[in-house]
Amino acid sequence: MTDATATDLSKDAAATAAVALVEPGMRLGLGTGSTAVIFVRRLAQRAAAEGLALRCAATSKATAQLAASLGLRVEELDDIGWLDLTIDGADEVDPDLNLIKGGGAAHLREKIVAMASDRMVVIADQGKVVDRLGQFHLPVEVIPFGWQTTRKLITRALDALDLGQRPVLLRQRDNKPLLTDEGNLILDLALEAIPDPQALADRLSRIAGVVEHGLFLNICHVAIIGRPDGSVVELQREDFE
Ligand SMILES: O=C(CO)[C@H](O)[C@H](O)COP(=O)(O)O
Repeated sequence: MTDATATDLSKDAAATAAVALVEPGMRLGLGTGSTAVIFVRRLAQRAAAEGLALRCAATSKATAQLAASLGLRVEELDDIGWLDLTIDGADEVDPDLNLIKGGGAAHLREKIVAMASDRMVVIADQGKVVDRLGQFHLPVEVIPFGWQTTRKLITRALDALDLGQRPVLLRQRDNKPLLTDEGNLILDLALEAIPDPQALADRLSRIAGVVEHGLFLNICHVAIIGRPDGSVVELQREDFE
C-alpha cells in the first residue's frame, strides 16, 4: 500500500466514524478540506437514506456548494444561530487537541463556525498527530490594505518569540496572490516548532491587519484519528471547559 493510499483510507475511516455522531435534527458545522469532503459525501448518503432533517452551516464556499449539490440543507450561520456539532479536518493535532488549521485557506470561517458550536470534532489521518505544533506552516489571514506592513509587524512579533522566519505570501498556481473567501490574503509562517502556541496566538491577534491565524487553541473537543485498516482512535480532552 502506498503512503497516499494509506492516508486516503485513514481519512475515510475518520470521516465515516464521524457520521455516526450526527443525530436527527442537528445543527451542523461542515468543515473544509479533503477529509471534510469525504465526511460531507458520507453524511449526505446517510441523510438521503434516513431523512435526518439537518441544518448545515459551511466553513467555505466550496463546502457549501458541495453540500448543497448533494441535497443537504445549507444555511447562513447567522440564520441558524448556534450549532450542535462541527466536524472539520486539521493540519496538525497536538496531545492537548490544540490544532493548526487553514491548509485550505479557510481557517477564518472554520474558527467562527467551530466557536459557534457546542462541540468541535476533528477528523484526521494519523499523520496529523504531532507532539508539538509547528511543523506544518501556520497560515495567517491578513487584509490586503498595507499587507506588507502587516508582514513586517508579524516578523517583529516572531523575532520577539525567537521564531524568526519571514512570512511568505501564499500564491495560486498562476502566481497571483491567493484570495480567501473573504477576499483577504494569506501569509504562511514556516516555524518548525511552536514552543508556546498561546504566546504566539496572543501576539498575532494583537497586530492590526491580522484577521485570524490558524492556531485553534482550546476549541477542539474530540479528535477522531483514522487508520488505513478502517479503525479509528478517539482522542479526548479531559480538562475541557
Ligand atoms: O484547515 C483546513 C482547511 O482550511 C483543513 O481542514 C486542513 O487543511 C486539513 O485538510 P485535509 O483534510 O485535506 O488534510
